[in-house]
Parts: sequence; C-alpha cells; structure tokens
Amino acid sequence: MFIVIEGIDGAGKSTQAKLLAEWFEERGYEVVLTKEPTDTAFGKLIRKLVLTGGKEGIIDGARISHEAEALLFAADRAEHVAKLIKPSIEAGKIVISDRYFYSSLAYQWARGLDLEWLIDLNRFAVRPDLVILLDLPVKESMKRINGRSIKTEFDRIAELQKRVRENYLKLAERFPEMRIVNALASVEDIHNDIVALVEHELSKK
Ligand SMILES: Nc1ncnc2c1ncn2[C@@H]1O[C@H](COP(=O)(O)OP(=O)(O)O)[C@@H](O)[C@H]1O
Ligand SMILES: Cc1cn([C@H]2C[C@H](O)[C@@H](COP(=O)(O)OP(=O)(O)O)O2)c(=O)[nH]c1=O
Repeated sequence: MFIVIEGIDGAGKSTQAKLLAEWFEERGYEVVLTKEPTDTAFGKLIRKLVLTGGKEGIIDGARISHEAEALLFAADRAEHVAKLIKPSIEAGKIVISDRYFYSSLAYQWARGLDLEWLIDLNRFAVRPDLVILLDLPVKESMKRINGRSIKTEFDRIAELQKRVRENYLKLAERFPEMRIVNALASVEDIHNDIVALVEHELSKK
C-alpha cells in the first residue's frame, strides 16, 4: 500500500507521517517512511538551487526558471519512484511519503506554470492508494513554522502559501485518491482521522 501526506508548509505532515508509520509498525507491517524532496543527490541539488533562494540558485545573473524547478522536482521524483517507491510496493511494504507529485502540482502551479503540463510531466509517477491532504488556514501554519523563514519574506510567503492551499483544494476535486483532513485539530485527533481513512482503504484490499 502506498500512502502520501500532502499540505502546505507547517501543516503537520512530518508529524503525522511518523505517527502513521508507527501505527503500521505496531501492527506488524514493514514500513518505508520517505519524503520529497529526497535526501539523494537530486534532492540536494533542489535544496541548493531552488530552496535556498541564495546566490547558488542564480544562474547567469537570474534565478533559475520555474520550468527548470519543476523539472528538477520531477527528476528527483523519477529516481525516488524507480529506486525506492516501486520496489518497496512490489515487496509488499507500506510506503508512506511526506509529499509527492501533488506538491509539484500545487506549488509549481502557484508559481504560474500550466497545470496540464505539470500533470503530463509527472505521469510516470505511480498513483498512491490514498493521499491525505492536511488542510489548515495559512495563518495557523505560519504560527507553527514561525522562525523557519525570515520576517521580511513573511508576507510574500504567506501569499504563495494561500495560493498553494487553494490549489490543493482544487486538486482534491480532480484526484479521487485525495482526502481532506482538518489539520486545525490536535495531533491526536488528526492521527485518528487518518487512521480511519487508512482502515477503510485496508478493508478494500
Ligand atoms: N496538530 C497540531 N497542532 C499544533 N501544532 C502542531 C500540530 N501538528 C504539528 N504541529 C507542530 O507544527 C510544526 C510543523 O509541523 P510539521 O509536522 O513539521 O509540519 P510539516 O511537515 O507539514 O512542515 C511543528 O513544530 C509541530 O510540532
Ligand atoms: C516535492 C516538492 C516540494 N516543493 C516545495 C514545498 C516546500 O516549500 C519545499 C521543501 O519541502 P519541505 O517539505 O519543506 O522539505 P525540507 O523541509 O526537507 O526542505 O519544496 C515544491 O515546490 N514542489 C515539489 O514537487
């Protein structure tokens, strides 16, 4: 079984991914807990060129293009799928990924790229059984990650996160595997909501 956790920055994805992995392990399942961007050379390149916002992300005097960013995320994902996700699913393990191609759709679309091009670009990515979308207002997520980003960037980031949140909600109407979970609740209540969705999915297998 392949489960993905999605949501804006600070939505609680890594917290819930870890709890869900423990839930499966306690029940005797073999679990692979993973994330995107990955920790491989491609993921490191993304952190260097895309996520630092510093001078390493500048090529020939300009920031790398949003198209190049989308291609880097897709290249990282292609390796992730081929080397870890597919082999683990085939070995009967439970794969839990903190972010997947839905992040590319929500974020790179918010950067102004064409959604249909992004969907085509990511068509190689095996579809998960279940995608948990942790949804919460940007104001709340900003409170949770306060300190992770510098203050002067706050408003610009909040604006982007708002678009990303809206995009995720639109994507949930298009991709039936996506389920919206209210991420304003307590860590424990959210975990219980996720477990209910997972148990429903397990009962279908
Ligand atoms: N339900 C929750 N209520 C309040 N704070 C939370 C909740 N879930 C996570 N947090 C806290 O919010 C911050 C961001 O959570 P994290 O799981 O790292 O989010 P993400 O992986 O989506 O960026 C962390 O400090 C975490 O402890
Ligand atoms: C996977 C992915 C992430 N992102 C963005 C979302 C986050 O703001 C950022 C980094 O993800 P994040 O989960 O914060 O990873 P880390 O804490 O390891 O740096 O990358 C995209 O724009 N597109 C993608 O395809």
